[in-house]
Amino acid sequence: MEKLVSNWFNDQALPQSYIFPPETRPGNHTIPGCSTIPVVDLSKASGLDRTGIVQQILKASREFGFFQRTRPASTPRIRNDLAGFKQVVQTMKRKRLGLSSGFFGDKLSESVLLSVNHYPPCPDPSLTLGVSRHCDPNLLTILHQGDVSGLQVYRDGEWIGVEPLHNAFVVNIGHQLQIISNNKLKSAEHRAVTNSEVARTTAAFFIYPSDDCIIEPVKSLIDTDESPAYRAFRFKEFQLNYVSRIGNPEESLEPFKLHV
Ligand SMILES: O=C(O)CCC(=O)C(=O)O
Ligand SMILES: [Fe+2]
Repeated sequence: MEKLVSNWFNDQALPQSYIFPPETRPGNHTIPGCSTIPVVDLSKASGLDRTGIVQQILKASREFGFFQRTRPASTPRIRNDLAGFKQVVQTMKRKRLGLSSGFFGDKLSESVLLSVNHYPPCPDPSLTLGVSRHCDPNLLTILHQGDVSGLQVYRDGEWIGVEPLHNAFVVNIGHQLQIISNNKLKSAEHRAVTNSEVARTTAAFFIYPSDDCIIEPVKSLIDTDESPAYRAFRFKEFQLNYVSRIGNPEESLEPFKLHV
């Protein structure tokens, strides 16, 4: 696939239809890979270290909405990695989030979508984006970046690069986990930039609720001095609203917010 898709441009100029409006173009400034995105080593997700790992994941999910998780194996395998991640989620449920067992099972994580993105080398990366800014609408996304950088997260008013790490998956919190956690975990805006040198291929594993799943802040995650920040809704309603508002996270959340 890489050969087929990557050779189309042959030094031609970027087609007009790919050029973004000036205010959304990434521009010429280089954004280096940033080492502040937390990295969690899932090989420690068993035994005594597990509580420490859970704390790291929760801290990263609160502060960044993103983290990277590594395994020592030479080839990353989503299935093995998911098993390790499931263990961590189980522990998060029991020890930290106070959620009942089976909470993430069934309807909340019923659908899984694997999307492979291929970004050919681009004649002028300053004028366009591989994926424009957005928050993921689902529960949780697990992304394999390969070894070519391109993913950027918006934090404190600036874009920071998520360094591709060998043998690591990037995990990011989707809108639904932000809502369920009553804003305790954060869904971070991100985008993918292109480069003029090499093609980039990523694989995103999106975990989605079923269309009829009822989403609302979980009581055990609402502090005693807090009110629920969102009303209950069916996931399908969120999806319908999201497609017309991609690129504006606040507008995607607005119809579901409770203003007290
Ligand atoms: O390919 C990437 O680096 C990011 C893709 C992404 O954010 C998405 O598909 O939602
Ligand atoms: Fe995304």
